[in-house]
Amino acid sequence: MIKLDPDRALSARALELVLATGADALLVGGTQGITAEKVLGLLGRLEAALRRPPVWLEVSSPAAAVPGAPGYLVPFVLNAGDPTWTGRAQAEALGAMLPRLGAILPWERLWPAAYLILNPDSAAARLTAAEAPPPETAVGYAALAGRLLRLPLLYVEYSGRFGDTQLLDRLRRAAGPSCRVWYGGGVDSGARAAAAARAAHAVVVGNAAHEVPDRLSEIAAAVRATPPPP
Ligand SMILES: CC(C)=CCC/C(C)=C/CC/C(C)=C/CC/C(C)=C/CC/C(C)=C/CC/C(C)=C/CC/C(C)=C/COP(=O)(O)OP(=O)(O)O
Ligand SMILES: O=P(O)(O)OC[C@@H](O)CO
Repeated sequence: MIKLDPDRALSARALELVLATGADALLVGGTQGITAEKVLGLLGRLEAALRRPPVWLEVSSPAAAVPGAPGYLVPFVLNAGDPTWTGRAQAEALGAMLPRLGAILPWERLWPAAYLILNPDSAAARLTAAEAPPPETAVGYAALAGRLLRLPLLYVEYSGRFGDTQLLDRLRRAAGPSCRVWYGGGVDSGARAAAAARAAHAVVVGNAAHEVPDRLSEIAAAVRATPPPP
C-alpha cells in the first residue's frame, strides 16, 4: 500500500512508478498542510491516471473530508496524550457536517481506524502529544482496538522510522482475527518491506514514494513474495 501526501511534491515520474507497482491500495493522507484543494488535486491526478483508483482517503482534518473518495479512513489515535484526537475532534467535525450533509454522507464508505503512534518524533505524534507506551500497554491498546471495541483496522504508525517488528507481531496477535493490522514507517527497502509484511496484514510506504520512488518496485516485489501472517 502506498501513502501519498497531498502536501508533498510528487513528480509525474514518481506517480508512474507508484502506479507501476500495482499496489493493492493507495492511501492519500498526511498530518501537515492539508487543504481541500491539495487533496482534491491529488485525487484528481490519481483519477486521471486510473479510472477507478483504489484510494483510501485518510481524513486527518475536516479539510481533508472531500467528496469522491472510494473509502475514507477516520483516525482515532488511541495513545494520544491530547484527548482531542481520541474522539472529540471527530465528533465536532461530524456535528458540523450533519445539519448540512447528514442525509448524503456516504457512511458505508467511512471506516474508523485505531492508530497507535509509536514514533514520538513523528509529526502525528507531535500533533496528538502521543508518547510510545511500554510494550505491554501497546499490546493492551491492540486488544482494546480489535477485541473490545471491535474496530476493523489498527494502524501501527512509526512514520519516519522503521519500527519493532517483533512488537508488531504481538500487536497483530493481540488485535485478534477480525482486525486488520496495517504497518507504516521507514519502509525504504525490500528487506524492511519483507520484515514488516511478515508481521502485518498490510505495509504502508510513505516517504519512499516521494523521495526514492525508484525503490518502489523492489519494495512491492518483497511484499508480494512474503507469505501473509496468520
Ligand atoms: C493521520 C493522523 C494520525 C492524524 C491525527 C489527528 C487526527 C486523529 C485527526 C482526525 C481529525 C478529524 C477531525 C477528522 C474528521 C473526521 C471525520 C468525522 C470525517 C468525516 C469524513 C466524511 C464525512 C467524509 C465524506 C466526504 C464528504 C464531505 C462528502 C460530502 C457529501 C457528499 C457529496 C457525498 C457524496 O459522496 P461522493 O463521494 O461524492 O459520492 P459519489 O462519488 O458516489 O458521487
Ligand atoms: O513515511 P513512512 O515513514 O514510510 O511512513 C508511512 C506512513 O505510515 C506514514 O503515515
